Amino acid sequence: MRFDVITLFPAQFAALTEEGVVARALQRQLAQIHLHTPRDYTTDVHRTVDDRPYGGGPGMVMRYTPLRLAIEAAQAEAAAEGVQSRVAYLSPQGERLDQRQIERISAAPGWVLVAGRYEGVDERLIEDCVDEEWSIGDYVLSGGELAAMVVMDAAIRLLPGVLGHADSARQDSHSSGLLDCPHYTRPETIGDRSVPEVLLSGDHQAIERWRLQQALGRTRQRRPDLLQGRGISEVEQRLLDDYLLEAAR
Ligand SMILES: NC(=O)c1ccc(NCc2ccccc2N2CCOCC2)nc1
Repeated sequence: MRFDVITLFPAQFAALTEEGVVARALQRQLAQIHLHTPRDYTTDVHRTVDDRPYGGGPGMVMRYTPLRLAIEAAQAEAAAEGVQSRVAYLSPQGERLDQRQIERISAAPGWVLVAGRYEGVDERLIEDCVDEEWSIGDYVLSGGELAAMVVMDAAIRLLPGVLGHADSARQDSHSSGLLDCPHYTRPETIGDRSVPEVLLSGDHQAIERWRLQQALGRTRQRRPDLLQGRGISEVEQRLLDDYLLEAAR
């Protein structure tokens, strides 16, 4: 899969491209990230990418033409590799993303991500060039770059071969529609707390059962809304009832 990012701050993306799971995926060519700055698509001597807002008010707005030219150049590069990339704009006004949306994004061949700065972009750019508008959450960032990196990290890690362990459908948080279970590692005892016995038992069926029970219980207690959307089987309901009885003790 291929990401092309339109950004005024390409150096920020070192956070993804220099180290970690995504950097290794890029090195292994399991994904690609290409960066394009609108500044390269200006024609004036000052390389102007922003201007004052019509109607007055604080701040600046990103100009239409450099963004459009950068988007079209990115799409042409992707098309030259046979990838038809749709355009997404990261903004507080966008559709809220969740793991389902990330799975859909990850399944596409490529995306052009537009990272806004200043007060945002000229609305006509959104009308003419943007296919989807996404938000990573109901809060305001100083630029779209971090939001773009969040989306790329979440999507790239789902690609086959990226995450080490074999079971790519690993029950990590939100992929099973549940919150994650607790995790433990050495030392076995820290102060007066030891690791739950079942995890030391070697009984893999009991361990798997315990982990599901913990995931169900924690989801019920912290994010009951997730259980609404997911539904729950009879076996799971029994596990959950036991968990809640224990928690109430
Ligand atoms: N929730 C998100 O996904 C998210 C995404 C981007 C973002 N900021 C970049 C931005 C992009 C578009 C429009 C305005 C802005 N902003 C520019 C700076 O001023 C505030 C408005 N913030 C939060």
